[in-house]
Amino acid sequence: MNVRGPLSEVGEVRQVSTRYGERDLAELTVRPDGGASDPVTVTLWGKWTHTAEHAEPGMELLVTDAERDDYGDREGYTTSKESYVVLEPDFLVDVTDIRSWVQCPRMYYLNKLSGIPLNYPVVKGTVVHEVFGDLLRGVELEESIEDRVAEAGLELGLLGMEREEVADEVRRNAAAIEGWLNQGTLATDGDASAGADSGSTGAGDDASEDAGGDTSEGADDASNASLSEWDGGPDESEWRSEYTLISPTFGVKGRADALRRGQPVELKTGKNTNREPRFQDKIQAACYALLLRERGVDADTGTLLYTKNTALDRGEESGDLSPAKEFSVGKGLLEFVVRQRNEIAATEFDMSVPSGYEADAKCEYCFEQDTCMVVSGRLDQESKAGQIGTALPEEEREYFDETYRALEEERRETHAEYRKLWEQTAEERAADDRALIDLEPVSEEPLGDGRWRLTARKESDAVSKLREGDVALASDGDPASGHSELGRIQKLGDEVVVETDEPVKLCRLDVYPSELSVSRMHTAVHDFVLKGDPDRKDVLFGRRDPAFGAREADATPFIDNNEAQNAAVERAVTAEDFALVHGPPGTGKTYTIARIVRALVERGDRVLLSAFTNRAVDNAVEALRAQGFTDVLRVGTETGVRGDMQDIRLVTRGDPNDRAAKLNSASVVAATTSSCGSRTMREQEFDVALVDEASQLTEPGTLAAINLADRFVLVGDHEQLPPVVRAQNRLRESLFQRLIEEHPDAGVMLDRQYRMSQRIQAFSSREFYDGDLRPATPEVAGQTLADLGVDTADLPAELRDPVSFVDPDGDREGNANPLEADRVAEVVDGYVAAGVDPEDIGVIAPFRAQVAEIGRRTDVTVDTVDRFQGSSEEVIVVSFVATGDLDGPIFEDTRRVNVALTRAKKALCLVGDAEALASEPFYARMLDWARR
Ligand SMILES: Nc1ncnc2c1ncn2[C@@H]1O[C@H](COP(=O)(O)OP(=O)(O)OP(=O)(O)O)[C@@H](O)[C@H]1O
Repeated sequence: MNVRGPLSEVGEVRQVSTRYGERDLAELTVRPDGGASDPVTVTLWGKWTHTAEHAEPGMELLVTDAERDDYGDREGYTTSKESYVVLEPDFLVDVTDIRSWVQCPRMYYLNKLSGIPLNYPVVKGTVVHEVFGDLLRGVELEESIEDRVAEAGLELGLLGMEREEVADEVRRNAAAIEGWLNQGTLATDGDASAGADSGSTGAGDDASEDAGGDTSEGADDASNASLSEWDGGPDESEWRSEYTLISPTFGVKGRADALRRGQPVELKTGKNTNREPRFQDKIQAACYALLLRERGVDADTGTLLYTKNTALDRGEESGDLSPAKEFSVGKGLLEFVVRQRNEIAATEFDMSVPSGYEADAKCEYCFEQDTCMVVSGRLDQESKAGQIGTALPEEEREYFDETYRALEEERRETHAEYRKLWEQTAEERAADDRALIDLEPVSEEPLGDGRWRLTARKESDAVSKLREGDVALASDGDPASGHSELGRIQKLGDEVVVETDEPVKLCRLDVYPSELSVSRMHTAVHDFVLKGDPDRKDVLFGRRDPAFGAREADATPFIDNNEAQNAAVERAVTAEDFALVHGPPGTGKTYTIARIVRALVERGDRVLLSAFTNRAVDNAVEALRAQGFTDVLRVGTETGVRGDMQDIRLVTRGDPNDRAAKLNSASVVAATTSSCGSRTMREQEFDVALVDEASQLTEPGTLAAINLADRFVLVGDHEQLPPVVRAQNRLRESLFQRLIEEHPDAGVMLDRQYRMSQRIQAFSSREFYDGDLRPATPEVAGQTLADLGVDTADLPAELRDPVSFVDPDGDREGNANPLEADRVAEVVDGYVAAGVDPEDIGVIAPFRAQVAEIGRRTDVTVDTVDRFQGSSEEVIVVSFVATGDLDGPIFEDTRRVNVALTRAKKALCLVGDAEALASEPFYARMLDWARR
């Protein structure tokens, strides 16, 4: 049986005499069932005591296949031969992290803090991996090389590489893969039967000892078996490329390069002339074997394919030049893998910046040596490699530590999202908007390039968070233990289309959580605090005030019909550090941004134009175009960038020099803040970074963009949507908000709005902007539905005022209110019957369930507030859902209500339960205003 629960006590490791000789044991006290049951003693034997040494009270412990071990009056358990001991199983460690940890624990966290920079070995490695996948999918070698090298065009160009030299090198690497595939098995039989070589590290000795004898025997068996069964030529059905695996039991996740007959195969673009695979590579393959075993696949052999081996000349190099090295995966090795994983989980338990320690590694051969020394120097950590630079001042160190913790808390929330894949039933996940279930598979068609196009039919009103262009998990119905594939959603209507590497029956589509954003935030913080410009840090750490230059008094204004906008452009252009533009709804933020960008470029600055969402980036570019400025390069994916902006999109594929020149020479580059954290963008430098929607970005999210520039301008409104984060911590406050509170003088508030009638804007202006927000012109103030040709007399009586309130008498059921939905549909019909174009009406509801409920009753646009941010409609209807009281948040935060109410230009109708709304002062005031 499995024993699992939080640890309340962890005993010391001690030796006892048994009939097998002296053995180590440690006694731990666990409270099963999440701490709800009586404590039990769990005895960990032998090498599992290693995990006991890393365990602490409060950590979660799982012992699989534990045996009852009652003694005295205490209930107890003990590890058995089959047992695994897992610390903090909910913490999902990535396989590549286990690999680097085994190589050197400092490597693990250096990668985590500083990210993987753009360098040739990494890019080449990616290309070779892609070619490998193509070959497995039956693509012809030369075709694949040409295609994949072209695909990496931009990165190669930025590295100064020529297409042909890369193609040649990839070709040499691919020869190893192809030769091996054609041969169908190991280069020479019996290769893997040799015993452990001398190359293993200190840490490795532990495992070689563990895996002991069966390394050689097992591998021998495996290679013989494959030789005798092999009938010549690769059988594609025995292969599959890129396999995503998550293990709920061991707390490990990863993506195997390939499986051959169910056995993991890992590709390494380096050389290895030893007979045995490198130890850390073995660990990686063993991790996948562990994950496969959990899925019931008897993975007992790992294969490492060292593609550089065939490129080496026998004269030059001595040793074993065969590229493929097989080894047997015994229980001892798997246990070792789990113990290493436990070390990582234990280190990360308190979410403090880990210091790591060097394994028995040779620092002078390490690629990370420079980073290692710098990080050690800045964080004042001991390092065998040495330290460079001075330690961070205390406040910076504190900031670094606190942000690290906040990001790790966010990571835990992401892990909780992964867990829902197996903890929630299909129905629960669907109700949570995280999956589309009960899809009816229609077809699986091969695309020319070896990939697959899956099509299914969807019940028309099923909703979810999934959107076209997202990467999602397509599965046969069970994403955790059934067959699932990661793929990109091409179409999401009544017909669902997903493209994947391998075919799968498309019965269910799940949101697939990603840690990418957490990883990029870590790197942004690292780049800012550890590597950032000291002058920038003086300002952001409050050691000096931001400075501004002056413009000549008689200079022509940038904008002549709006003083605040003009002041904002001036502030941005004269800023020596940063400027802030506070733009309430409809105040011409986008218009002002375009003017700022133009003014900066005219002055000779190179500008990064960024925003949280693709939509805002596209809108800003559109505004620039409207002002006659077209010299913009849009960086983003084909699905992310709007159709009419594709002509200025940076195509990353193509000739390296050409691609790099295009990016390097652009005077305005427009990209989301998330792409600013990409390998290629991290290499770019700008004079000014202008970030829109800055109030929706976490501080590290903003840093990703502003790290790339000498100065920055943030545009946002902290009275609208806050940053989207799962954890309740400092990430919820944007850098925009912090700076506008610390340095109000660095900001300008745009106070004239071009959107809403006077009557509609009144509440928002009073509640959120101290009454300072006003209509920009009398026309804006006095607009009504009559301007659209609607005769107010044709409207139902309750909708005649530009702001109206309707109480439908429904009941909240979960996150929906069907009766209220009926009433919302009637209200919409009322406007339409009076002559309002349905295209001009938008409905906003707080929950997706209510959005779906209303969507079934009307054809106009219905969505949540978040989806409406940045847009507006002539008529807005808001559904509040809640009845009786306001227990359980509706719009969570009054700032969301601000966004909802300020989407309307000429008419606004609030639909909700008056009694519930009146129970809270804010909503009560809203009600008074609406019912006036
Ligand atoms: N100075 C100006 N003179 C004339 N029209 C303007 C001016 N500034 C903004 N506008 C107009 O006002 C409208 C709203 O401007 P814009 O789209 O820039 O607003 P925004 O603040 O970005 O809106 P949101 O709240 O959605 O972010 C646009 O039609 C724009 O052309």
